[in-house]
This record gives sequence, structure tokens and C-alpha cells, in this order.
Amino acid sequence: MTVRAGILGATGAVGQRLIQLLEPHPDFEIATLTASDSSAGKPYREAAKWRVDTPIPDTVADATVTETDPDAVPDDVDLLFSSLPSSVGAAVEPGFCEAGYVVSSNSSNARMADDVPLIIPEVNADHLDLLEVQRDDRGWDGALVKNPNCSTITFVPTLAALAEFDLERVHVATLQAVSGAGYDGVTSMEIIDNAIPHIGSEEEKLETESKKLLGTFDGAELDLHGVDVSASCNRIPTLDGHLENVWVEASDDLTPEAAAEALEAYPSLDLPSSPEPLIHVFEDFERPQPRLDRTLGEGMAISVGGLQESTFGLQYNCLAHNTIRGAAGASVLNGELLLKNGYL
Ligand SMILES: NC(=O)C1=CN([C@@H]2O[C@H](COP(=O)(O)OP(=O)(O)OC[C@H]3O[C@@H](n4cnc5c(N)ncnc54)[C@H](OP(=O)(O)O)[C@@H]3O)[C@@H](O)[C@H]2O)C=CC1
Ligand SMILES: N[C@@H](CC(=O)OP(=O)(O)O)C(=O)O
Repeated sequence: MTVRAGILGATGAVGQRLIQLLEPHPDFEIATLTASDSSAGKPYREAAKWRVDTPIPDTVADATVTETDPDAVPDDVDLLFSSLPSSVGAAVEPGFCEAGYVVSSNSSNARMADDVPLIIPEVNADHLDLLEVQRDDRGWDGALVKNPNCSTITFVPTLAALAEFDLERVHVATLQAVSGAGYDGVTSMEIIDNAIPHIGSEEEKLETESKKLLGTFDGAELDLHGVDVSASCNRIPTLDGHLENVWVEASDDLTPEAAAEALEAYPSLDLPSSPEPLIHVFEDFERPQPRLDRTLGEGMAISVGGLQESTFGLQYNCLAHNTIRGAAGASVLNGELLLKNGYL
């Protein structure tokens, strides 16, 4: 039986990726599409400026976009994927949860809230049971689950794979694709022949979300991981795929050889969107590269290269597709985990 699902913010960049991933999905059926009041009432093909590299599915093109309001969503919809601007997410997501909907959200609001699971299924699926605490605290029949920021998602699975070496300090510098800022986020005049060494609030997200994802949940409370993370975030003129340079200091002996073995052995999950392998390790020091490697594992794999010793511990580069693994695919994967664990 398929789960009837909706998309909040369906006309946007991430909403379009969600449609692309959900349309052929074995377990989810797109049943409703919402956007702002200016799109509500229009056929989807008219409301959305379609920019994804596959055609608008016929089932979606003529569907009428509705307001982003619980009363506009059919009762037989169980799961909502949210790709709203974070200020809008903060205002409306709790209302959907109160009305009984399970919301798998990509928006950054509430990611660090004590009773909101922030999930990368291959890293911390056990944190999903924080939903029991959330339901007790808030009295919701529905639930709110978040996926992390796209740059956080790119490097945290590599840290999870190396956690057995007792991580102490991590430095990460990002080279982020323009799609992360949305279609109108950076102008061509700003980014061509250029790099911008600042992305608002991004560094703090990497530094805090990583500690939550790597933390431990005892069934009642979540303890943040003790690793210190320092991030520097940069925008570069690639279209998709965030590349990151990482330095890891660990108390146990973390050689490049031992790291490669741990990264390659780190398991994926038995979920439709979890790729096998999860982490692809390149021996070639010129890889991974955004244009060549972002679609590995249908955009859901993490790739790693350049493993070497440095003055500041183990050094390597990692890469993930920011709008698939880092956004829409991450929300879909969390939906799959919700289904598998009986929350739908
Ligand atoms: N772009 C990316 O690669 C990534 C984006 N994100 C995050 O995902 C979220 C969505 O990003 P993105 O798709 O780029 O954003 P867009 O601006 O492209 O899309 C926003 C969506 O939200 C709708 N919306 C805007 N305002 C309202 C409102 N007041 N009420 C209801 N709906 C509203 C828009 O509808 P309408 O078309 O009618 O205006 C549209 O469907 C953001 O939180 C962003 O930070 C995260 C990772 C990557
Ligand atoms: N800030 C990210 C994209 C993004 O929207 O992140 P978040 O999901 O944390 O809002 C980028 O520019 O690449």
C-alpha cells in the first residue's frame, strides 16, 4: 500500500526535486501540493517555473496548487514533505503536526530543538524515537522530523564512520554550489569568476547540527557529542554538489589507511533511497569533483578522497549532491525511515 504524501512549498527549487524523487517512488504517492497564496488555485504547471532536468510528471502538471494550510490538505494524506522558507516553516509546520500530519522537513527552523529529531538515517536512525518525547511534550498526533543543512549532511556521515577513533576536533571548509542559495540566490554577476567567503548562518549550522547528529539518545534525552567543530563556508561557481575539506583530530591513531577502511565499511540502510555503498572512497587525489561525482548513488552517495596525514590530524575531501542528498533526497529518506519504523 502506498502512503499518500503532500509537499509544502512544492513550487520551489527543493519542492521540484521532491516531485522528481517522489513521482517514481515505490512507497509514496503525491496527493497534494501547496505553495504561497499567490500560487494557490493555479494548475501546478502555471504556478511553478519548472527547472528540474526531467519533465513535470503528468500527474502533477494539472494538479491544483493549494494554500499552505492544514484545512487545505485532504484528511487521507499521512505524510507531508516541507520545503518552505524557514520563517514560513516555523510559522506553519507546528499547525500541521497539531492537525495530525507527520512532517518530514528540510527547512532549518527547529532543527536544534530538544524534542525534534534531526536525522540522517544511516547515521542516527535511533534518534527518531525522540518523537515519543515530542508527542508527550506537545500533545501532537502528528510529528515533526528534520533533515540537516546540506553542508552538514555532506561531512557528518564521514565523521560517523570515523567515530570509533574517538574524535576530538574537526575543521571543515566548504566550497558550496550556487543551487544551495536557490535559483535567485546569487546573481551571475556576483559569482562568475569569483568566490564568496561567507554564507549567512551556515558555519553555525555545521558546528551545532553535527554535534546533535553524532549525539546519543537514551530514550528520554539527547546528549550532544563532545567533538569541537569549526567551519568556514564559501560559495563557488559550481551548479550542484558541495565539496568540503576536512581535518579530523582524534585521540586514537587515525591513519589514512584505517580511515579508508572505516569509511568504505560504513553501512547503508535497507531503505529505497539509501545507496550502496553509502561512502565511496577515491584513491585518486583529484577526486571527488562536483561535476564528475555528485550523481554517484543517484545523488545520494557521499564521496571521499585525498586521505592523508597532516599537521592537524587526518585530512580529506568529501562531496555530496546538495539538492538531492543534501535536501529533497534527505527528506524522502527520512520519510522512508518514518514508514519503516511505524510512524506512518
Ligand atoms: N535550494 C536548495 O538547494 C536548498 C534549500 N534548502 C531550504 O529549503 C527550503 C526551500 O528552499 P527553496 O526550494 O530553494 O526555496 P524557493 O524559494 O525556491 O521555494 C519556496 C517555496 O515555498 C513557498 N512559499 C514561500 N512563501 C510562502 C508562504 N508565505 N506561505 C506558503 N508557501 C510559501 C513558495 O511558493 P511560491 O512559489 O508560491 O512563492 C515555494 O513553493 C528553504 O528553507 C531553504 O533554506 C535547503 C537546502 C538546499
Ligand atoms: N545554505 C545552504 C542551503 C540551505 O538552504 O540551507 P538550510 O537548509 O540550512 O537552510 C547553501 O547555501 O548551500
